[in-house]
Amino acid sequence: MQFILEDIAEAEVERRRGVYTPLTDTVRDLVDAVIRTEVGEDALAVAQRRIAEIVADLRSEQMDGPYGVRHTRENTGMAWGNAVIGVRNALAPPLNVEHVDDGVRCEFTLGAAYEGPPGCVHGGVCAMLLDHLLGNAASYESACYTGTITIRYLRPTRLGALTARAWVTEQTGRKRIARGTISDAEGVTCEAEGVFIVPRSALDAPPVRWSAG
Ligand SMILES: CCCCCCCCCCCCCCCC(=O)SCCNC(=O)CCNC(=O)[C@H](O)C(C)(C)COP(=O)(O)OP(=O)(O)OC[C@H]1O[C@@H](n2cnc3c(N)ncnc32)[C@H](O)[C@@H]1OP(=O)(O)O
Repeated sequence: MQFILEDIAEAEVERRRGVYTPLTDTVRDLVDAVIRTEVGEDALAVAQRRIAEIVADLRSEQMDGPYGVRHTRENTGMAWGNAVIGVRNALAPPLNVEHVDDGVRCEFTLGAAYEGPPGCVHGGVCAMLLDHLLGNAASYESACYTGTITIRYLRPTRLGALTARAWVTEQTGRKRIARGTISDAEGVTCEAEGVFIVPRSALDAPPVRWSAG
């Protein structure tokens, strides 16, 4: 399990981000369109064939495994396959994590692809987003791994515009305790507390800025 040095300039990171972001956004839109389409079965069959052709084009040149977790020499994080923030991952909402005085926060919108209970966000999705955000708040020196996380669902989280935040409450050695919440317009819907640990192997690693995907 290793982080990968992508030896490119910051301008090249931004150029590539500009190339992949619209592609990923369109695939995200495709996922939503497939869930909600009401076109006839003939149109569905045509769509399936056209999408399969695009998949074959993209598969004509592929990397061997997953994208991996990369960083530049300037320590800009490129977790572009990440399930929560990945620039190249249409399954990621994505969260654009912002660093604030007491931790991290983000505003995001969850649509039909994240449904669990009718009209509401799947509990596992809330847990995934909170896990990432608490981990991000705890990763102010080196990337932390989740040891234990507990989620308390206070009331259903409706699909739509949401805000989440996370902050560290305690640090002892390599261990950090972080807390966080997801809120809608009426207030907090679920809250989390977790233990995040800097693995021994990461102690000498330089700090990486992970907020940008
Ligand atoms: C990282 C990916 C980057 C991705 C790029 C995007 C980056 C964006 C920012 C980052 C955001 C990340 C957010 C998502 C993070 C994941 O999703 S990580 C994936 C899920 N987690 C895992 O796979 C972790 C698997 N477990 C492990 O690798 C190891 O067990 C751990 C957690 C590193 C701990 O191993 P260790 O360093 O050998 O721990 P050890 O020395 O035994 O114990 C150290 C301390 O931690 C405590 N501890 C150990 N294990 C646990 C536990 N499970 N629960 C509670 N406490 C524990 C011990 O009791 C001890 O406490 P003290 O005695 O010092 O008080």
